[in-house]
Amino acid sequence: MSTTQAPPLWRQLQAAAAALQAVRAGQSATTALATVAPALRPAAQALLFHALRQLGRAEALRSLLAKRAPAPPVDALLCLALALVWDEANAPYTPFTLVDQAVEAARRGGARAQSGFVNACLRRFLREREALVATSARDPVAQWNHPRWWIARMQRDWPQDWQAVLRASDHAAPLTLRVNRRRSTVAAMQARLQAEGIAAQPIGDDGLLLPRPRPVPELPGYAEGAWSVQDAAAQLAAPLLLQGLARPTDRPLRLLDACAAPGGKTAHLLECADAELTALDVDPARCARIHENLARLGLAAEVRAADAADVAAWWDGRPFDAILLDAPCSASGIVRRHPDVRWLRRESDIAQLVVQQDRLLQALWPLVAPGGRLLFATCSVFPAEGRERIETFLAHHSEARLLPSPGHLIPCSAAAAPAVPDNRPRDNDGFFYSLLEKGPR
Ligand SMILES: C[S@@+](CC[C@H](N)C(=O)[O-])C[C@H]1O[C@@H](n2cnc3c(N)ncnc32)[C@H](O)[C@@H]1O
Repeated sequence: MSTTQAPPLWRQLQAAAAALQAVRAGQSATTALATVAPALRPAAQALLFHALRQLGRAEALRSLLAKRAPAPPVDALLCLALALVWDEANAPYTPFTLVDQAVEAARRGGARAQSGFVNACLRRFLREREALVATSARDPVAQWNHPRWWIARMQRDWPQDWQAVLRASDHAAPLTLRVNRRRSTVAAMQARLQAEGIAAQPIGDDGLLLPRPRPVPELPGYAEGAWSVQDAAAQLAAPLLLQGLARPTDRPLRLLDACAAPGGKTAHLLECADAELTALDVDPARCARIHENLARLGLAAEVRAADAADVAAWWDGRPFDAILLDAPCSASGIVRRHPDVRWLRRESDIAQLVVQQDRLLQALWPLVAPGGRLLFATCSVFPAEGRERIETFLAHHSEARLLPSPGHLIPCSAAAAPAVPDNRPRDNDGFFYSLLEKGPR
């Protein structure tokens, strides 16, 4: 995690603890890390992500060591240190180094007056590690590192798989690239990586999985648009929507990506098909990211900032041959990459998101041409944001037909066949896909 030029560990710990405090106060990790000095940011992110994946355990240990929570900056530093040190087999530093540097971080920062307290707690933890870890394990939040409501929901929704899914969430995701078909091929890109000593395995139609993640700027071809970073499950969207879709002979194919930012799936659609594509997103700042990504990849779309469900505000009245609705959701399927999500979400958010998902489905379905398709997608592992939405929709739309679809892609599930080709360990994010076809007029 550290190199000879890296800032001292105590400074990295200070930055990560400040970011952890911000996440605990409701900020996203991305926003919290944006305030960290660029030189410190990669190291602070690595420490923060490790801590967020072990936060349930760390908080349980802290409450065993100190019944009353100390002030938020001290508590964040203490929890960060406990998250990093508690599991010796997977700790990024030796216990001595970690405790020494955490105390130094307290001494040199805002928690100066509390450095003795931090020292006492951490040294007691090292002395009584076994007993404290065993006691903390009685708390499911400590054992599974997810909020109680989330664990209960997973147990109810996935009685066979919940443990495997929660366990997988505590590991960093592999780095998966999507090769830009218009600029390269999977084989050529694999060879290019190989030439630089970087192992990569083909996955799905366009993917390359790097078992040992690398910083993206270190990989060849990014700036020239040879590839994008995209999980294997997310790479299923474009082929699902396009394969077998009837192509008009007298005009270009008309596609809508209704919730498009930052443009990962928009770009994949355009890499796979010559089409006139409208990319919408309600967030103008995120629309800028679509523009950047398309420019880098050498692709073009009409990008508009609009509420996709407010059809009157943006639609020109011409039906679409195919619509991708990658709806806003809990993001419960991508917690490996965004370990803050599980701690930021509230159970009540799900009900609100479901309302949004239904509203978007209802508004966009009339825009599908007869014989055309709509692919409904969410990066969620909760059936409320997947299967249940489509069941409700189909119950009210007799002209809609469900085409063969992956449904819920549950990471590390014990189901018989992997949904992503060449992905036996199911090392993919959690996703949901349902492909609907509209009957002819
Ligand atoms: C799951 S993300 C989309 C990811 C994107 N499809 C990709 O592959 O890069 C969902 C997006 O929906 C947008 N969104 C939420 N509500 C929307 C609405 N009513 N209309 C259009 N976009 C919306 C959010 O701003 C967010 O960027």
